[in-house]
Amino acid sequence: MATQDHAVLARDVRRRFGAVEAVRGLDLDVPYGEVTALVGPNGAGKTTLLLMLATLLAPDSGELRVAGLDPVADPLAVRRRLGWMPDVFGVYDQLTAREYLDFFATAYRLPAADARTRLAELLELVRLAEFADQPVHVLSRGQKQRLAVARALVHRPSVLLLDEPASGLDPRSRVELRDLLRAQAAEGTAVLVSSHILSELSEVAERVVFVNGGRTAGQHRMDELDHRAVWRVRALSGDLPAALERHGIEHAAHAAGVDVQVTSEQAAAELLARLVADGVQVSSFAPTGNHLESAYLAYTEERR
Ligand SMILES: Nc1ncnc2c1ncn2[C@@H]1O[C@H](COP(=O)(O)OP(=O)(O)OP(=O)(O)O)[C@@H](O)[C@H]1O
Repeated sequence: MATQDHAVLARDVRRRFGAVEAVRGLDLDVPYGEVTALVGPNGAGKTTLLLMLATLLAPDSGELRVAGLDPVADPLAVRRRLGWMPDVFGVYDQLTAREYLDFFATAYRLPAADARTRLAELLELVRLAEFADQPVHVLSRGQKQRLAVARALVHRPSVLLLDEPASGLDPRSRVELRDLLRAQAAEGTAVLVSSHILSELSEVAERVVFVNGGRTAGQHRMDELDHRAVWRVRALSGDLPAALERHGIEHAAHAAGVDVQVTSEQAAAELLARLVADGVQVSSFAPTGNHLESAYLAYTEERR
């Protein structure tokens, strides 16, 4: 059942384009006050899903709710509660940054006095105050992306959808975007963000939804993914495999070290203490890559 508790809810949603079944039975739950990452390979159906949530594309079947409302039956009410940042950012190049935001404030029917303060607040928030009266075409890609975020926030939406917002951003701009999204979530907004930049997502998102072949492959809290972590151990002395063997720890040795599966950071810390107590000269002990990346690869394995 759809409830107000779910900022976004999808149940068995389907959408085809001619012969292509872009979305074929997708489920999704997005709570308020958190950042949820939508992750999947190219063509998985992420943009199609986001377009349906943003009221821009109708599903063939299934149930969708945004802020408790049906985007098909009640698109205008959904749009009032929804901030949308598409992957392709069309700007009206001749407008200044302030005029651009003002255009959207008017479209969302913000009263003039409120719009003035809101625009100043947003330009400050996305660090574009000094560019407020510059035409949009002089802005860099990162600045345009930030303007797009400001545009999505003009009407103080309770649900924010962003399609690949970090693409083309330099590392500093990505960190700023991450902080901005976290701040929105901290204020109670539901943030759903699709991205391929997994290392960024694992720092910004509390939850992850894996999509593959138009279906939901898994929905997890990020801290649950830690349980799947593989840690790599390197030791100066040669008794590491024997020590792991003694403690009944499954392991795989290769040139870069010995990989062990641990269930939590706590378990990793305990294993390290035992190895050191056993006299193993551990020179490095760390999770391999990114746990989101490992989970992503596992969920999308069937495609390879
Ligand atoms: N308007 C359309 N007409 C025909 N096919 C489409 C259309 N939109 C999407 N598709 C197809 O639907 C599938 C899902 O596409 P979608 O853009 O939703 O994937 P995605 O997960 O967002 O991919 P990416 O990460 O590459 O952006 C793809 O096979 C795509 O070619």
